Amino acid sequence: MRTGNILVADDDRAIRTVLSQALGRQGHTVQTTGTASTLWQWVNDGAGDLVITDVVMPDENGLDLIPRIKKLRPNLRVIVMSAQNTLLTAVKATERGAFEYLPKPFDLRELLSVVERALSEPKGEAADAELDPHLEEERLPLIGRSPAMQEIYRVLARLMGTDLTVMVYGESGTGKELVSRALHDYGKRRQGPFVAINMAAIPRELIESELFGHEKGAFTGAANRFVGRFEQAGGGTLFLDEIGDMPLEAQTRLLRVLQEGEYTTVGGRTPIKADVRIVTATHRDLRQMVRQGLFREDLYYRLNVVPIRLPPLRERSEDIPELVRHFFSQTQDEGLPAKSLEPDALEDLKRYRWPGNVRELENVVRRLVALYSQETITRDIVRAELSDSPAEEVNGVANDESLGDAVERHLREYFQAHEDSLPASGLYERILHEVERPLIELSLAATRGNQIRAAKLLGVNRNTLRKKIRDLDIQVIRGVK
Ligand SMILES: Nc1ncnc2c1ncn2[C@@H]1O[C@H](COP(=O)(O)OP(=O)(O)OP(=O)(O)O)[C@@H](O)[C@H]1O
Repeated sequence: MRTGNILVADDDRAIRTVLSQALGRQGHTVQTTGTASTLWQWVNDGAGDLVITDVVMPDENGLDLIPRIKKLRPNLRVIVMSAQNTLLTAVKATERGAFEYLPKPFDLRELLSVVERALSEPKGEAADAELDPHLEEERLPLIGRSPAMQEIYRVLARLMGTDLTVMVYGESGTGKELVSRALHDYGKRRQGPFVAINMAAIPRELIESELFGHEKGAFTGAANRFVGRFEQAGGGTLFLDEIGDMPLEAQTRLLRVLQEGEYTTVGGRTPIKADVRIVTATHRDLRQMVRQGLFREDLYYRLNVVPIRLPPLRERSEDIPELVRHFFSQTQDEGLPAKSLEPDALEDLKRYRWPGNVRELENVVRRLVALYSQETITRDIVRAELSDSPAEEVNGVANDESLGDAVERHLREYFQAHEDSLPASGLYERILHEVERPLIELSLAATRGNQIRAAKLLGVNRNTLRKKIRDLDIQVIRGVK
């Protein structure tokens, strides 16, 4: 392990102490300060092999210091820690040339491993930080500072300078399109177009011509040449929404385009170079679709280069107050009256399950603004509105569906997808495994990973359970519910 002299700037004395002790134990020498000016002085004097800095300090913002540090000492790496956990802070830190960005509170082990990387990874040519002057004034595109959202901001910031293919997962209404747009808007193709196409909304037989375009007369009804979405998105980002709904034939064609980097229009002969960054989104479990033969495995790996999972709103209910404020201020900008919520009304919103996620919350807020004249919305009003929300539906499937119905529905889709042919043999075992896996995983989760209790719950012998866990390659996480 490489050790070095580390400069730490944070106005919080407790953080300075913790870092000083932890880094000291690893053999580093540590200089700490509570101000940006002292940090700058040290850097100026040539001290330090690495900088760890906070963002908000009494005299100057740590982010503003980074370009100056980079200019003076391009090889001095800077790690930014911040309690201002927004997408903008993460993007700005990365854009200004920070080596890594860590939202506070941070995990000490993670910080130590970042320090280790910062000191040992070879230093390439330090790229000039390319500043986007619009970044300052812009409104935040993504709201929420829960740990889950902060992790997403961190990933987004890291992806900013790349053209990597990204797949965004998440239930309906969790913000998949918004995240895909942010990837484009803050990415290096931001000057190019962002073109979105929803696979579920286009008739199967038109998907290929919609994606790749068609020549005049290519098929009945093709009266003119049509420019496909790949061409429209040239130099920019192509967002393929609901990728799980793409028919198998179109999947094969898309895979070929991704492999070869070029495509032809329907009815055309001349290959056209594909110049798009692909971002896809789905609310389906694509891995399961691959296992079921409904999605091509090779395409899945091509598209799933960087997966981003957006958590459902019920797993980040701490974001709800900020989201509500955001939607209130949006409606106000549209000329509607200002509103606020009583604290216990907000508590009810935080406890609700939000099967339709942020979209459903946005709709509820809009209804509250439009339908009620009082400025302060009470708990009774919120309760009445929530009870009017449509029966709980997740991903369009009614919750009263029985297990048997669900299995039948999946099997019907499965057989239909194979049209005139039959699925591969061994269907009985495959289907039973599909059911066994969630049954065992959820039983283990319910017993916090205790295999004796899980075996009892399931009514099977302990050795049988152990064998199943091994055969199905299930990860047992103890103590997590
Ligand atoms: N973090 C967020 N901050 C602010 N608004 C959000 C956030 N997440 C989602 N929204 C809003 O919620 C609505 C739904 O978001 P979006 O369309 O991106 O979801 P989606 O996951 O793509 O949904 P679907 O799968 O149904 O297409 C949009 O109006 C979007 O602006």
